[in-house]
Amino acid sequence: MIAVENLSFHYNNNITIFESITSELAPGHIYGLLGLNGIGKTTLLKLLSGALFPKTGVIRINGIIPSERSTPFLSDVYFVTDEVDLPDWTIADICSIYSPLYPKFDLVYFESLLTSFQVDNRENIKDLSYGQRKKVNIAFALASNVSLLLMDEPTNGLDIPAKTQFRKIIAKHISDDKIIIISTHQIRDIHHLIDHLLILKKHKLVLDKSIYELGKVIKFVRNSHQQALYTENHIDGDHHILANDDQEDSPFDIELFFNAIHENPTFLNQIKQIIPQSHA
Ligand SMILES: Nc1ncnc2c1ncn2[C@@H]1O[C@H](COP(=O)(O)OP(=O)(O)OP(=O)(O)O)[C@@H](O)[C@H]1O
Repeated sequence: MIAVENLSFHYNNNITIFESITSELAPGHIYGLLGLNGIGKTTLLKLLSGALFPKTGVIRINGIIPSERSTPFLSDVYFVTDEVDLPDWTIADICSIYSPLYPKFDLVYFESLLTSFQVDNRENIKDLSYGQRKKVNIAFALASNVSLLLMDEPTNGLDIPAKTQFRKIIAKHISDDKIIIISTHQIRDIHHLIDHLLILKKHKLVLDKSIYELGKVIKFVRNSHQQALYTENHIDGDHHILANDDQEDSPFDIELFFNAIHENPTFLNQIKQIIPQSHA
């Protein structure tokens, strides 16, 4: 369980990044962390990983404060950053040196993930492309079997088959004892994986809701004449978000939903009214 209470943060230049963010994240879920460029997604992942310290407020992960950087915490969290900064060793050497830091590391799983990504563990990191290094880092992160997996733009640089593999692997990887948080702009790469949305806007967590809860109150339809909460014109017709008065199932369009929050200033308030108990 992650508990974030009244988290505020700024870098040394004193420009506010977060203002009093509060949330609870439960195991067994894949969280999609979304927001415009520069809003603070990487910063939030760094705060959760213990690499940055809150200015005010507190973060607790399974009762432990990340910024104290205790061994039990650091051995149970892995942050896949967008830049892959691995030493120029063979993959096998990296694995033998770093895997002891993670008590639940599974070597057989690591090797099977490398095989799925078509990377040979005899390769030296310096001979790999950005995308191949990213695959090594993702495979290592998953094989570490940590309770908290933080991923910043994980599909950046992956080729098309690797993106498909990534989706399959993450869907199998999530379990009741793990939390996965994925920050991305490439929402179409992972939208079927995400079951809970965290959306940052103007220093706040403006939306913190499961896709299931949202799907109960809104639906996504094409070319409707009903009153829409939000509409976009596309080459294949109008894409609408409507109130889901008849409890109809529709595939949740995260991209349209995200655009609605940014383009329509009243959209979030309307959602709040439909979900009265919402933190949205
Ligand atoms: N070390 C730093 N010192 C000062 N400001 C920083 C530092 N790192 C990031 N920032 C600023 O903090 C803000 C949030 O940055 P962050 O990288 O967390 O955003 P992001 O949402 O991940 O962006 P993007 O989607 O572009 O990757 C930005 O305005 C950025 O310029």
